[in-house]
Amino acid sequence: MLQISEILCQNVNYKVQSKLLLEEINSTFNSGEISVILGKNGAGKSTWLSLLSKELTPSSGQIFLQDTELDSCSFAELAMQRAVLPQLQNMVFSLKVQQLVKLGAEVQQQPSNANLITQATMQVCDIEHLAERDVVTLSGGEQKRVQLARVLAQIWPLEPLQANQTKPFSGKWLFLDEWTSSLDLHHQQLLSSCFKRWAQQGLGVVMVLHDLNLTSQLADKVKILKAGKLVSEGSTEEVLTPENILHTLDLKTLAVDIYGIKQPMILPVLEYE
Ligand SMILES: Nc1ncnc2c1ncn2[C@@H]1O[C@H](COP(=O)(O)OP(=O)(O)OP(=O)(O)O)[C@@H](O)[C@H]1O
Repeated sequence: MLQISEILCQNVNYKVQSKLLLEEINSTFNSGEISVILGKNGAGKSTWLSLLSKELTPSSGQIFLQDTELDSCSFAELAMQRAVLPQLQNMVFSLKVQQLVKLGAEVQQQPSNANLITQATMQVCDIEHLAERDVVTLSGGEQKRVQLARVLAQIWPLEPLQANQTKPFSGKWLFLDEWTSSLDLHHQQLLSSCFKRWAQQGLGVVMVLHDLNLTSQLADKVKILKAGKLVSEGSTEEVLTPENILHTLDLKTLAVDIYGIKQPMILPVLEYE
C-alpha cells in the first residue's frame, strides 16, 4: 500500500537508443527524510533524479509521487510541489541576483508573497549582499547559492515558518544534484543544517553526492547505483561499511571512530608505491 508521503519507483527502466541507463529500479523515497544517491561517474544518478522530477520519462515502469502517477501530473502542479537543482547550470543571460531568485518565487503564483519569499531564501543562502549584482559576474560558488535560493523559493512555505505549523514543508520535495560542488565548507555546513531542519519540517530531500562523510552525517537513507542498477540501499549504518563501499563504489576505505562524532569517519585509503 502506497503511503501518501512517498515517491515510489516500480520496475523503472530508462533506455537511450539500445543503451539501458537504469535497470529495474524498485525503491521508495520518504518525505521528511534526506535520501542520498551515491555511485561512480556514469552510474545513472542524474538520470534517476531527472526521472523523479519528470524531466525524463521511464522507458518502462512507473513512478508515483505521493498518490499520483508522475506521468499524469502536469508540469504546473509539479513546479509547486518539487524543485530541482541540476548538476550544471551556466548562466548565459544577464540578470540581477534578486530578479533571478524571484523567478523561483513567482512559480508559486502568489505575487503578493514573491518579495517575502525571495528575501527569505536569499537570507538562507547567504546572498543578500549580492542582490544587485549581475549573475554572470558571480563566482562559481556564489552562482550555486543563487541557483539554490531560486530553487528553494519555488517550494518555500507561504505561511511564515514561525506560525503554528510544525510541518510547513509537508508535501514538498527538493532534488539536488551535487549541490556541494564549488561550495566552500562553511556554506556546505550552513546549508546542511538547513536541509536537516527542513526535512524535520516535512520536506523530502533527494540529493546526489560523492562525499561519503557528508552522506553519513546527512542521510537518513542511502542508495547506491552501479552501472545503472540499484545495488545497495538502507540506513547509513547499513550501507556505508568499508566492505559495501568497496563492493559498490570500488573504493578502499577505513571506518574510523572519532570521539564526539556519532558516525565513523570514512577515510579513502590511497595506494601508491
Ligand atoms: N542522452 C544520452 N545518450 C547516451 N548516453 C547517455 C545519455 N545521457 C546519459 N548517458 C550516459 O548514461 C550514463 C549515466 O549518466 P548520468 O549522468 O546519470 O551519470 P551520473 O551517475 O550522474 O554520473 P556523474 O557522477 O559523472 O555525474 C553515463 O554513462 C552517460 O554517459
